[in-house]
Amino acid sequence: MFLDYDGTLTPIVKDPDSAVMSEEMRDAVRGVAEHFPTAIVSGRCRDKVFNFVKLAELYYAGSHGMDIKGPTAQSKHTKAKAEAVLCQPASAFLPVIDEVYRTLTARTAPIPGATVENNKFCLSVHFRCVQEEKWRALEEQVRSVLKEYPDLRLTKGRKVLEIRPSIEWDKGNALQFLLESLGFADSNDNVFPIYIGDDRTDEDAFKVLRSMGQGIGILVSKIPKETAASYSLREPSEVKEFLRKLVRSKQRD
Ligand SMILES: O=P(O)(O)OC[C@H]1O[C@H](O[C@H]2O[C@H](CO)[C@@H](O)[C@H](O)[C@H]2O)[C@H](O)[C@@H](O)[C@@H]1O
Repeated sequence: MFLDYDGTLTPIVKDPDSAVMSEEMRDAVRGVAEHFPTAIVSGRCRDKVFNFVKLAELYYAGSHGMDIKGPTAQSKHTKAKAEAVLCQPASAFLPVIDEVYRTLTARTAPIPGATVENNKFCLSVHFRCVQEEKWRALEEQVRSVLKEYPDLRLTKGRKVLEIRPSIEWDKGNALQFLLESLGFADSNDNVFPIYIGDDRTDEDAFKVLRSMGQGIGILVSKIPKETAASYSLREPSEVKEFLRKLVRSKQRD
């Protein structure tokens, strides 16, 4: 089971630091992880998303999948305690990401409501609290900074500009990496990966599942959208219900 965090396990809120996961959702994720290997795949840095989820038996892929770590507590899905970092394909970018974080923080400071979040291997420039008339000016500021950094690219999420290394690595690669690390890449008959996410960056993972012809992507959205996912749920509360139902069906097996 692969789960995105913001907009999937928690409702979208104005302040990124307040996107706390409910105890009921934590129970639902814990329940799923008892039956299936489970990973959180987030744009946030890994430590931050772990501090929200607080379940040591899960895999965590932070920074849009560029920082992957195995469970710190033994679960029945891991043979040994796997505390080591498994994959950090963008580690060479750490100094440049820090430098751009400082520059963007200074350059966006005059725009009320704009904030820059350091997600270790990538950055998020938030404009949810910026007046709509200023969105363009903010994006121009960000693009003018990035002109000096051709090795970084800009993508867009939910009222957020995401800056990340121009390497060929996204949530889809993270999904493939985890399936391979868990020894599930070649077991077509018994493995059914499910990826649940709400944002454009999750589309990379939905596409991977489609190209594998295995498993399903589930888009979390209240409105119909063009997507590579096969199914949809409207909001995090429906995700929670889906996870609970999955556990109940497994218990009946
Ligand atoms: O991959 P995700 O786990 O979905 O992370 C994507 C971004 O999510 C967060 O921003 C979004 O949620 C915030 C809290 O609800 C909201 O204020 C913001 O407008 C959304 O874009 C997170 O803060 C970003 O760093 C993540 O990249």
